[in-house]
Amino acid sequence: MSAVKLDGKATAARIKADLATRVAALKDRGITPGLGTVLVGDDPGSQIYVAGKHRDCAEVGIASIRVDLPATATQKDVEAAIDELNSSPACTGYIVQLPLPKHLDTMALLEQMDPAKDADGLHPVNLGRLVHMVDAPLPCTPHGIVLLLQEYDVPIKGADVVVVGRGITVGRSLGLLLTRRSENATVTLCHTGTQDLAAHVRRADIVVAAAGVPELITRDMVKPGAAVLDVGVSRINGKIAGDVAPDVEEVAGFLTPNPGGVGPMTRALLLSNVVEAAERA
Ligand SMILES: Nc1nc2c(c(=O)[nH]1)N[C@@H](CN(C=O)c1ccc(C(=O)N[C@@H](CCC(=O)O)C(=O)O)cc1)CN2
Repeated sequence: MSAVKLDGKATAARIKADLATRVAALKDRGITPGLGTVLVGDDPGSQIYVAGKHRDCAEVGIASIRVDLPATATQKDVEAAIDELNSSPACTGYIVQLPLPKHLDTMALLEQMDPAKDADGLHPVNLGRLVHMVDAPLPCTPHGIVLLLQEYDVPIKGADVVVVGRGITVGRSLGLLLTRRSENATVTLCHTGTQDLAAHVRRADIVVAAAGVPELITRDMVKPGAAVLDVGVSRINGKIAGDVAPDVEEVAGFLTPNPGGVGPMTRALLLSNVVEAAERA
């Protein structure tokens, strides 16, 4: 058996084409959506992702505001950048690229953002709205995962989903998203304290691997026919190493390539949040 490829790159391209039309309509009304990014330090992965986000903006006609701060930036320096974006009329939505250097208080900085400009859906008010299952900008990777599954008609309602990793950008938020009434999946959130990971993964209809541990999910752990989404982005000698072993392809029903799977969807859904914020405003 060979898994159907969950092509994030192609799906993201379709989403971006639709967004370009919506951006053009906004511009006809005199509104130019603008995405701001705050990047602190020189983590190579974060540099690549932020550069990609601005390339995407140019592609669909969204204006870009880029704030790059050195790794030595203080809490006050980052707060000043956030204040500036909160009050800038050119910035309709923005993100603080994560992870931040360890000396910074991430939660305090996220809380300082204007929730109406939170393009990542990670402000506590917006995550709180997700908990309450009311309308809010959705975290980009989880939203991208749901849309990718829907694009390929992978059944979500009633599915047993195992998410490996409890980080806020993926695992924890994805659990909230998939257990809304509209998705109605049953979600098990596994993490470093999980006793028998293989036993959980083995009974899953959908596996989302977001632990950042190369080849954590092996062929023998996957139920034949399951959908497997690889969010892992470890870098070994500059090359991406996913959380899913390559031979999982032989047993899974659906599998994301990595790169080219969840990453491009994350970026497309970020643009979507920016456009939606501009349309709301
Ligand atoms: N503020 C945020 N920080 C982080 C988020 C996030 O959603 N908001 N998620 C991740 C990283 N991330 C977005 O910022 C991200 C990861 C991967 C990709 C991507 O397009 N990957 C490409 C490969 C690119 C490469 O060569 O490395 C792919 O998968 O095809 C985009 C965004 C953590 N931080």
